[in-house]
Amino acid sequence: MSGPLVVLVGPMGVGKSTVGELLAARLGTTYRDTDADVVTEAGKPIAEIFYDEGEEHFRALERRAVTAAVAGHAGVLSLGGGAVLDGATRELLAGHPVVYLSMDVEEAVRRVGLGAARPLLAVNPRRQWRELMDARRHLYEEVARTVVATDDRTPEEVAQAIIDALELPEGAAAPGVESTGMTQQAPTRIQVAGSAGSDPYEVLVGHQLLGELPQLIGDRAKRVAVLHPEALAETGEAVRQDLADQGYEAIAIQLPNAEEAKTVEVAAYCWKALGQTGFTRTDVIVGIGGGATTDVAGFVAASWLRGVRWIAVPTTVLGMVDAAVGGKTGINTAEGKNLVGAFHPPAGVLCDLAALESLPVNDYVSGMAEIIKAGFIADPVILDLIESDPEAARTPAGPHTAELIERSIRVKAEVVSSDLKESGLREILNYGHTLGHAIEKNERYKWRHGAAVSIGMVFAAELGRLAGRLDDATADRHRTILQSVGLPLTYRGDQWPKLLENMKVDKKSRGDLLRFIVLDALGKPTVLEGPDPAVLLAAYGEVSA
Ligand SMILES: NC(=O)c1ccc[n+]([C@@H]2O[C@H](COP(=O)([O-])OP(=O)(O)OC[C@H]3O[C@@H](n4cnc5c(N)ncnc54)[C@H](O)[C@@H]3O)[C@@H](O)[C@H]2O)c1
Ligand SMILES: O=C(O)C(=O)C[C@@H](O)[C@H](O)[C@H](O)COP(=O)(O)O
Repeated sequence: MSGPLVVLVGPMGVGKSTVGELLAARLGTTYRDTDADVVTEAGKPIAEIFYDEGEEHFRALERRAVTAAVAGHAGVLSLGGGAVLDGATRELLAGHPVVYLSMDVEEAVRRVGLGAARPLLAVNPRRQWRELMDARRHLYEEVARTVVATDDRTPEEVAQAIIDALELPEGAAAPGVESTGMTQQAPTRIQVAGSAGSDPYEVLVGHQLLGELPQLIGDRAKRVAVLHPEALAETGEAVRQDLADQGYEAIAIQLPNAEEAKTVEVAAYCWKALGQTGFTRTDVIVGIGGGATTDVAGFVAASWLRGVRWIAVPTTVLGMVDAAVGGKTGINTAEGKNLVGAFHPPAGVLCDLAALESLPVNDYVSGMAEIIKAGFIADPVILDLIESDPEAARTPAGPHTAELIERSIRVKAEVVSSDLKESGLREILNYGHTLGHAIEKNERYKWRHGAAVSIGMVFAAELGRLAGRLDDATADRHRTILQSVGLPLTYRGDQWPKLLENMKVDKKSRGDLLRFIVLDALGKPTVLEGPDPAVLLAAYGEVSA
């Protein structure tokens, strides 16, 4: 029977592309991947096909790609992890030399890491892996002529095992085809300059970034503490295990989810764990989670031994575009938001976009508030991109997700690069936060940060308008765009006295002087000092429910 020399099937992350390319080079032939064929035909990434047209449509495209490839490709072929779910696709493989590349769950968790393009594995990888394999193992076995285990084997060893199992003839390596290691797109690297005596660092945005951790941790560290929220317990443990496997004395410290982590009690719990582990100044903290987690991780790093290195691995939109970048770390007190903290920049920030796939939609949307903030204060293209399809902007599968995140990070990176300690320019990042933080305190930190900031931005826009600075169209645009992604615009009218009181401890206040960031125009933020109380009240009237 003519057709491919070898067809590789197996679960995501097993290394089909790496092994497939290597094998093709060893056999002197070419490599083809039906996932890539589907993406080319559809003109968009697989995640988007799933989102826009659904799995059934994707499987139909995949079936067509497999039909064409088994008929027209004579080299090494690999299929997507779920291809065998389709009965007709399985039938197409009959009679062909199909190899099932298998791996056990521990290997899968190690390789999959945070779940690069494997969103479901991000939160509870072991359980979800077992469930996935229970549903698929017998299908891989059904189509396969042979099974090759990949556990504890290098890609070269796996390729050799396939050659041996199928008794394949080795040929001259095809020109230009060589082993490339895991196929992956290079991440975007955004530089944050050192300022106020701090070191420069990079924010990486992309997929499969956890491999960068050891390099960032460096050779001098003996111990690493991985701080993660309860929601990412399995991920935290997988990362800890991975670092332990690489020779670090690695501990995981689980924090409560969300704002409950930002307390002095939680910080004290972390200090105790570090003390008991003998954490020294050359050891490193890794914060994996949303903004609440990285705020605490950074604060613990800033305060332990008066400062140890830390790395941020944000797993929420808000964490990526804002909290993990810029070195503001801290915790809340009963008196106000982020009242205790330090400026302590990370040694690096790894934004693995796959982590966003498991984020609940309300947390995703909360992060949109900070993206929209970046749009209003500095980069209006952000607003245009969201307005082009607000519904899509609410999900990680949206067409502009990576661009929105990267643009927002660039805004923040540029500001903090020149003013780490908020002695001037950095205050613009606080747009919408004066009232926003007051609302969060009023709600005893049970509200999502982005929801409070959304109302705070509408308030700031009204303040700008009433102060005669901002034009009507830009002020109105705040409501339209925030509402379009599902963020709130109003708060309880009877709470003004309490909110006013809360705002007095805002970090921008000077003595009795309240200070707000307002806009003179789109992309032109400025400080409004000591506005007339009647103007403040009138602006609040515009956001009162
Ligand atoms: N330091 C700064 O410059 C800065 C900037 C902006 C905001 N912040 C702070 O960030 C915090 C808000 O951050 P946030 O919006 O990321 O919220 P968060 O950290 O509270 O996370 C939201 C929820 O999602 C869970 N979670 C995180 N990643 C997940 C994932 N990938 N999948 C599933 N669940 C996941 C968390 O455990 C939590 O329950 C606030 O405390 C705010 O003050 C700090
Ligand atoms: O990085 C900054 O500076 C900001 O103001 C970003 C804000 O989005 C963020 O919420 C920050 O934590 C607020 O800082 P605070 O000093 O007002 O607590």
